Amino acid sequence: MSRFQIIRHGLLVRGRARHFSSVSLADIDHFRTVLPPHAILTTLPTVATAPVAPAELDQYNRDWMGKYTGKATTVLKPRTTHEVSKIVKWCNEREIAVVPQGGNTGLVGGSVPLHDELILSLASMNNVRSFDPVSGILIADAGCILQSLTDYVAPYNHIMPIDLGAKGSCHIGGNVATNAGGLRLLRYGSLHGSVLGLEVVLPDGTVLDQLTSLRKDNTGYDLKQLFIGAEGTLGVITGVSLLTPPAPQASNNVILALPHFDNVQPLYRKVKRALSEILSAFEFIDRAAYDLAVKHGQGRALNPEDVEGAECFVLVETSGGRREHDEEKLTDLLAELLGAEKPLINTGVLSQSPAQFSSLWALREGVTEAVSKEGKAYKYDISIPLAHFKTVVDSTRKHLGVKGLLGDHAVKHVVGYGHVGDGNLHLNIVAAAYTDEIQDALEPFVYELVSSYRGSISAEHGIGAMKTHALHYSKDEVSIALMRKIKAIFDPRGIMNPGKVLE
Ligand SMILES: O=C(O)CC[C@@H](O)C(=O)O
Ligand SMILES: [Zn+2]
Repeated sequence: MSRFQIIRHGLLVRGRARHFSSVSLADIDHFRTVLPPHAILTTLPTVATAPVAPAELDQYNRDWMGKYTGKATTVLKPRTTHEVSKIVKWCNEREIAVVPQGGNTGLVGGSVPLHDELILSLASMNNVRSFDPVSGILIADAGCILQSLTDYVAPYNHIMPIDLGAKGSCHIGGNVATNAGGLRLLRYGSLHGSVLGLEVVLPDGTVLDQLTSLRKDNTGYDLKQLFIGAEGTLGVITGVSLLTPPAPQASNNVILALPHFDNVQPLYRKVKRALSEILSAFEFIDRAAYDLAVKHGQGRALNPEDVEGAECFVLVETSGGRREHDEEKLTDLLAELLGAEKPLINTGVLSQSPAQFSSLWALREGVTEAVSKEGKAYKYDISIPLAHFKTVVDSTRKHLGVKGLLGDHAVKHVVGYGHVGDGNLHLNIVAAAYTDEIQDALEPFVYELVSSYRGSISAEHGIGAMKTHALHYSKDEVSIALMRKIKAIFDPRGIMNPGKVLE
């Protein structure tokens, strides 16, 4: 087996360590016995189905950021677990590599092929299988869009335990496969806790049916946990059972402008103490990220005089059971913050209506969108102690300056935002283009910095294709060796999403 490296889109990407079979006309003939013609998109010239133009596969081959592009000739869209099983079994026998794909909204190149792997889109598996309004347990196909599940449970007064900027397109199966974190983690915890059961098609086509809806099940190894965050490298998640929490009766939010980053920590302590059980989010946006969000029309900008001199912003959300009680707590907190002898904040803007509530959230949720409108983003999603958030952003900016890479034609902005409550910083370097020069300046610089704080190189976005070579910054040799053994047990032929998570 040879290991080689390839250059794609100006970025060095480690290539697969073995050769897989390409999808052939005979394979397409076989898939036609499993799927109806419209569920097979192929650029191969088949007799029975007119080939699609290569451009029609772009949305499947290219990731959301336009950073990773594969060369898949074929996309299959099964509607049932049985169909997934038949397809995967065939691919395993033929040694065709398979990339399971949900909404393709990932940020680490995990959901697109690196070469000509077959893309297995779960988009047509989008039915809710059951919902129990008493327990709040939802069982859904993996291809259900997060927003549609949110809408589905809303009339029952439930919410999804996860919320992301990409909710309008991401799939619940992809959320689980990548162990997506998002904006509600502070309150509802990670998917390792909310997911009660999974249905997974293993690489040999076997269906692992663990789609239970038990809160408690202490019967040995909890196998489903292995697939949560495996990024499709161990099998294809086809069904998800998860616990949805009751909808809060009242939600409020406030955006606070802070004169100094150093105030974030004491503010967080104060907010936690004052709001206690109703605090549901504490999100951070630095000044550069805020300015980009405003520039690209994300949410409602605060009054310019109110944000003068603000170094960063914090968005606080409360979710509780009684509106008057929650509002009283929040307004008391604001009065205390603004009335303090040495105020931690310059100003606070409290939402007064559902529209304002959404608009304040848009300032935070819209940063990713704003960054993508501004240029090409190098994204680092790191866990480090909150005290070092600013140092990491500042050191990266300084380092790029020393390398002579700051300026409109190279790196335009270095911004930081994220989930303070979870110790998760999103460091985005926004450039005019993806270039090897910028890439080389950033790596291993950022990973070494993170490692110096004993942080994680991926807090919530996963490893994908982007960070396989950097896994050792966050996992020791023993852990990586065990991960390889687990991969070999589930997927001895290595067909499942090769080149992702593990090199
Ligand atoms: O785009 C990013 O880097 C972060 C995306 C997402 O995790 C967020 O928290 O907004
Ligand atoms: Zn995030």
